[in-house]
Amino acid sequence: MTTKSMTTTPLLTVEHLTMRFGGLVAVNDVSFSANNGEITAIIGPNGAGKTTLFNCITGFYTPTVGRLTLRHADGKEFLLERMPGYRISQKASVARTFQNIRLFGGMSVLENLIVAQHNKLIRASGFSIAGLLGLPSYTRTEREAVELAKYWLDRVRLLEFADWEAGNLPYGAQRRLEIARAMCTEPVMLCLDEPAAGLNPRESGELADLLTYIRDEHKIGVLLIEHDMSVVMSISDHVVVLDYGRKISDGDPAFVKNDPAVIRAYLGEEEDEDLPPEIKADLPEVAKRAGEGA
Ligand SMILES: Nc1ncnc2c1ncn2[C@@H]1O[C@H](COP(=O)(O)OP(=O)(O)OP(=O)(O)O)[C@@H](O)[C@H]1O
Repeated sequence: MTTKSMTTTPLLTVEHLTMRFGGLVAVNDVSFSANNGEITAIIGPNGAGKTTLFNCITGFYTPTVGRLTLRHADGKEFLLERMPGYRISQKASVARTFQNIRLFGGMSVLENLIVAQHNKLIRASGFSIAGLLGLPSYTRTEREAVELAKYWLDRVRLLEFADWEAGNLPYGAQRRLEIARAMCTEPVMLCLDEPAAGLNPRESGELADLLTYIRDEHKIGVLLIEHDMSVVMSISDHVVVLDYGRKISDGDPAFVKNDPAVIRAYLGEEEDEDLPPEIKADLPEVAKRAGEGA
């Protein structure tokens, strides 16, 4: 665990989380914490339980066992394992993106970002048609919603595409739009499931810049599942490693890269030739030695 992590109150505390699907234990007694103003990466080989963990945090699954506590800066606490998904996004202010992009493809780029702000707009309307038609609070909130959408479109370099159908954007742009849409909900924690998947190296670099901007300028917690080790190791403050559902390592990038348990998990017993090049490139000398000795 990093020194920084130990000195701040965690935004998210995961305690003894277990998720079973029948006889399969996808997440097995996992505990860790994630801080505000930090990027926490969850890494691990395919099938390690990363997405299942995300699905528990964001209310898609109710964990079999365990406690998930989210603490807002004002001290308000939310026990996420007891909340349905829509309340986790609405009340606990947790936003997420998905491995497979889930935009409203037939809506414009701008509309995608306005729809994301539906909750505050409907509140400002006083939940009435009359409100939608004329309440000053609604008009003001609507104007602010457009301003926020424009701010994030600018951040992700999509302002000039505001009127495009979202489904017609190139793949990398759709990934950026998903992050912009999540940020328009003004989350305290942003959960990103493989945001670099399918991006070229230039786009991955830009994604890394965007995530560090979100962390540094907006001071929220970012939880990141990612296979692209160049992204993970360059921007994460804290890395949690899963393998076969269990946590096998937890610390800052330098610690995790050198942890023999991580090296073994990625190399396997006899599979050093199959190690993904991006991991091979990033693991230190000790990893290569371990591979040679396997
Ligand atoms: N809804 C489900 N029902 C049954 N088994 C599931 C379900 N979801 C996930 N699993 C299983 O749980 C294990 C962990 O899967 P999960 O998708 O969480 O891994 P992952 O680390 O995200 O993998 P990847 O990196 O390939 O996305 C796998 O064995 C998977 O087949």
